[in-house]
Amino acid sequence: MKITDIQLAMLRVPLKTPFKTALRSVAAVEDIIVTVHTDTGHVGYGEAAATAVITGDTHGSIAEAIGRYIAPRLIGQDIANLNRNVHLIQTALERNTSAKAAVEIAIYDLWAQLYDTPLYRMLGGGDPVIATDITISVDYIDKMVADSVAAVERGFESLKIKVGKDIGVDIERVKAIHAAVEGRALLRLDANQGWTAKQAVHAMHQLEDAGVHLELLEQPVRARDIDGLKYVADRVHTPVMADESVFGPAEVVDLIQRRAADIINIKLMKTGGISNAIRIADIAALYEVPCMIGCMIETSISVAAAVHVAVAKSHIVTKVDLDGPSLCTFNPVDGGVRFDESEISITDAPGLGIRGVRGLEPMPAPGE
Ligand SMILES: C[C@H](N)C(=O)N[C@H](CCC(=O)O)C(=O)O
Ligand SMILES: [Mg+2]
Repeated sequence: MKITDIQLAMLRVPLKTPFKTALRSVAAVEDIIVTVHTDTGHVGYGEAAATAVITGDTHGSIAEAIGRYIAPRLIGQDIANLNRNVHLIQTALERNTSAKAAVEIAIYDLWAQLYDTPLYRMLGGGDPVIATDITISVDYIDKMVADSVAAVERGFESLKIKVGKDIGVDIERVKAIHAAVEGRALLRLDANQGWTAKQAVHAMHQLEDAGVHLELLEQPVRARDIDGLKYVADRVHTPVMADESVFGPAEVVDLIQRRAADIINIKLMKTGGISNAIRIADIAALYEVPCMIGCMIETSISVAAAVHVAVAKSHIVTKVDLDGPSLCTFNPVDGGVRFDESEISITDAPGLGIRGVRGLEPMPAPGE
């Protein structure tokens, strides 16, 4: 099975409600979809999210990275040579992790299709049903409480509460949500870099002293502030999770050795795809540090790949934040992974199981 063509398209899917964090507000998925075509007629699917405030990736940079740097290296390559193809993608240019992720996902999809096997089995197997949390966007307290209660009524047993806007209001936000859903859902906080280290310790002590049990605190401080992350992790009982502070395996090793976080959030858009996500999970397993697998604002194309990784690495990926498809107004994918509110299940279809994607707007290759 040889690669004959790589095409890009834009996919727009409105969200059910605006997604709001300390870093940004967004009303729709606007992602670049990659299709990798082969001489056998098999097609592999990938997706790149342009989360400029986290990865630095934009629509323009993704199209340029794939069209000018990555795709020319892959045309003519044999899908059977997975490691070689991954190496060609990862060494095509620096950074540009979302572009690399999209192409890698499509290559892994085809590699598993070649062996007529679902991807998670090619990655080591596992139980093909997992449960995700759902994000509660940062907003007025009453709105966040209503959204949290509604999510619990939809069957979500874990809520990821966005904070990081205003420390005083954030504490009240969490207390109010805790009072409304106590005993019915676990609460995770994600400050998306919005606090200082001292503010984070203050907020967590206030919440811990008030009896608010939290499963974890995600990325309280600026991404580069590893000392700040460690300052918080050393002083609060709630486990601290690194998100924006860690992209690749080398950063994970550094973070773990410095004991700057208790949990690692793996996202394919940060790692540059599946190969480094697996590497990070294996490193974390070596040090017995649990991981979450998360997503950006993505549809059931790239999130499907994350689901396959989560299932195959469930011994160390113990937490799942793959709610992107649940936030969308519709699922543009035919086939693929099934997203049914909190329950996510993989079928027996080969690869990612994607038969087609509706609503793609073809994009010209850079330079055309
Ligand atoms: C969508 C997911 N639950 C989530 O919260 N991801 C964010 C970043 C998403 C974005 O801004 O696109 C996170 O974990 O920080
Ligand atoms: Mg996060």
